[in-house]
Amino acid sequence: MGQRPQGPVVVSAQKPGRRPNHQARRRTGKPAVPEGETVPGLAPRQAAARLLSAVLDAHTPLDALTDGEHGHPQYLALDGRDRALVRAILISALRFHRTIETIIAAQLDRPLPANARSLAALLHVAAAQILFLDVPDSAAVNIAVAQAKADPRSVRFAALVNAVLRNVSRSKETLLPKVLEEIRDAPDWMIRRLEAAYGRETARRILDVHRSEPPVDFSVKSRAEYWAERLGGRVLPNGSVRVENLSAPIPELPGFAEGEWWVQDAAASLPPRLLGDVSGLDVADLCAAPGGKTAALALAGARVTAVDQSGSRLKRLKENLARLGLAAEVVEADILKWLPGRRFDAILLDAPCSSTGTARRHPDVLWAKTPEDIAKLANLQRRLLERSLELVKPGGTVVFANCSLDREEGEDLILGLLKDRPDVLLDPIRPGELPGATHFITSEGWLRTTPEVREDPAALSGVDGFFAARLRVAGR
Ligand SMILES: C[S@@+](CC[C@H](N)C(=O)[O-])C[C@H]1O[C@@H](n2cnc3c(N)ncnc32)[C@H](O)[C@@H]1O
Repeated sequence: MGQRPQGPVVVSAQKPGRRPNHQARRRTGKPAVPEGETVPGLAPRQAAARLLSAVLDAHTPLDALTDGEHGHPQYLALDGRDRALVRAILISALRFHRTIETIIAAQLDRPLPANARSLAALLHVAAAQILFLDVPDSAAVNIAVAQAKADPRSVRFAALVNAVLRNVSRSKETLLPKVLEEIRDAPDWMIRRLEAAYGRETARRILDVHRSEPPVDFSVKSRAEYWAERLGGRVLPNGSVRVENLSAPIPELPGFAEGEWWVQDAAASLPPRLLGDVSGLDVADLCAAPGGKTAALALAGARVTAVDQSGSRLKRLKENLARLGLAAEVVEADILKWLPGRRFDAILLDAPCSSTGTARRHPDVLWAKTPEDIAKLANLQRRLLERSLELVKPGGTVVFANCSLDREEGEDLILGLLKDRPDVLLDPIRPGELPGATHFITSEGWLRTTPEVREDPAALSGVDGFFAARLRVAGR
């Protein structure tokens, strides 16, 4: 995987919309393309603009909006091909949000009115297609004009939409490379925090990687070399298999139906290993769904109790375990209220977080999260961690992990806990304990992974951002 921006995403080209019907507009004074009228390719663009606003303005996660069962009605009304197009548009629109915003702004004499949110979303969706997707520019422009005309809030801007997008198309070869070089695709507050945590250069490399399409990593039950060959990938230093370009959708790949592997970023495979040899141990996997870490613990021979408060996510956990032929006791409960009536030999707490470490896959997290969200999540993580420390047996280990790149949810949270709770001890992770991940173990003895690409083939690289620390309660 390179650090260059993602190349054009290939999606099936949509037919251009009808030419704008200016006659009709003049005669009736109504939009030339009334809402509901069919223009080929219009419905997915309308859905994409609506969902983009929901992410940016209502801070709704993209996965929730595009959930096949509970997603946004405008998305659910589309067929599979159009849904794929909407997702492709939104991934690019969010991954390159700042870049696109900057390029659109460069075509305008003055900023759009602050309340013209649907117009802004419409332009953004069209520019994402022009700049980053394999949709003919003329089709993207024509459909956007039709979209403006079909929306009473944007109809008076139809000519502007046309002019701006034609200029965006023209600027592709000149302005785009310059903006990609100068602009970081993240909100200012997040850039500042990444720079404070990792330094300017590393923060920049992290943000550059966020612009690229991530590979898919697999945790395999056994025979990593064999599965690497079958899946068209390679074995990573930690034993995961990495595939850069999938040959088929996940459920159609060899080994899926047989339960030989599960999809899990290589960094996410590390926290369960910090519990050491768990064979025969009574291990609680807290915040377990959809079960990637439960599977690793069960495969390593632990008697796992998997707890999560989300019934729908636990359904996926159960399906995953059944496919893999692995077993765990599954409990639907809020961990803060859960009373299991016993203590565990070891606990893994993979706490809910801002997920900024997964921004390559989920670029919406960069724009849907705020500093206030991070503070709230850190507060929840602290409470979940304190509860986990109550649920472990004397001398037992608690591994705290999450997929955030933010110190407030990782390093600072652990430092704060150790300061306030002298009875809690850090059990430092030793260099060499995790094959291929020694460079991710800090001098403090915790695990901090970041997504930059490294040249050293023996070093795990291009992984999600993760934090993990191993703790014990003293005197218990
Ligand atoms: C990062 S995800 C867990 C991923 C999972 N460990 C894996 O490897 O597949 C966080 C999970 O925490 C759960 N969660 C959040 N707050 C919780 C609470 N108070 N009690 C139980 N589960 C909670 C969410 O439902 C979500 O499934």
